[in-house]
Amino acid sequence: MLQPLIWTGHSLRVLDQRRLPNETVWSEYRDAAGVAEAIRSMQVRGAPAIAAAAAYGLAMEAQRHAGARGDRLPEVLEAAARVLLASRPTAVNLRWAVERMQKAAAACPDPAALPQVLVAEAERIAAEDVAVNRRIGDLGAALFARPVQVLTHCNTGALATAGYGTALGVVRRLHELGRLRQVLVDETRPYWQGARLTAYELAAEGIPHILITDSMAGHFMQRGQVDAVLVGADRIARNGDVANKIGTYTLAVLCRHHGIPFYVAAPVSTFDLTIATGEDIPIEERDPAEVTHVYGRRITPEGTQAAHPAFDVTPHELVTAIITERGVIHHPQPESVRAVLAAEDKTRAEGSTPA
Ligand SMILES: CSC[C@@H](O)[C@@H](O)C(=O)COP(=O)(O)O
Repeated sequence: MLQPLIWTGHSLRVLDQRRLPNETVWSEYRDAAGVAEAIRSMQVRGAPAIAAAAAYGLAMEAQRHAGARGDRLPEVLEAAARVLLASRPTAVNLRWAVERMQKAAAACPDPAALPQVLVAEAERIAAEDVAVNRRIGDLGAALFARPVQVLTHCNTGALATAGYGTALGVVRRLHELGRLRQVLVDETRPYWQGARLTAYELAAEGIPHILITDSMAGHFMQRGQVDAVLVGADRIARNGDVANKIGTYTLAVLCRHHGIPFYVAAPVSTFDLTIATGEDIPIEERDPAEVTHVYGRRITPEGTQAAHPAFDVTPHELVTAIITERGVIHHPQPESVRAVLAAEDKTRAEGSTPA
């Protein structure tokens, strides 16, 4: 299975996803500022992968300042957390991981033990993510009784997580169970996560797939060639509104028109219980040059202005179900979201071990 991150014990190796699929290039980082830059520049992307990277970023800060006076460390970690949190605004998993690391730091009574404690916590965050994704894969695959053709958007696979994937984890599991006919892969303009990354992962796993442009989705739905849409999420509000890669909302509307189930696969760490609805989710605005240029080459007339919101919000009314590691939230709304999030975490209870 592909891996976006490798922890060496004192540095973080990041697979540069901007170069895939044509080149396999690893960058190595030894501090939080470097990791923040890797996140900002999208060498590493995908909500859970960003979270794991940020956790290692904080662990490295503790290692780097291991000799510093004990009372200086909280200040150093606070500054590093701020830099990491500013790297990308929409994926709430980033904040979740930073807060979890801060909690681990605060609970550590001995400053000398802090580097070790934070490295262990970062490793736990990464390992748990793989276990969580496997559980989401099992629960998601159980929703399908017969072989299906599904459509997916962006990249939600091993590359977007610490391993295995969320929506693509469900796809992977369906394939293992012999319940997958084919995946229609949206190319996912303008950053091409589908064309470059999802197609790459599926090819590596021998999972049957066909690439389509984002604008073809409605056509294939109309022809009865899409049994379900499976996507991931970057932030989910208390009422079940889902922020995900730009183009997701369009798919949900198309699904409603065609009576096709629209599933979101996401870990509990993607829920932001501090916000009531999707209206409050910050939407990242990226450089318009990512729209006007492809591989650094302009495809528009000079001076053409472009918009680039990187995410959109799908209202919960359009979501058939959200698949989490704690259970499936059918027809999400505030009560059902609360109930599933309050459920026991079986990934931990069953002692699942990461692969
Ligand atoms: C398991 S990944 C879920 C989401 O993070 C994914 O669907 C997505 O929108 C990624 O966006 P990206 O801009 O590539 O980081």
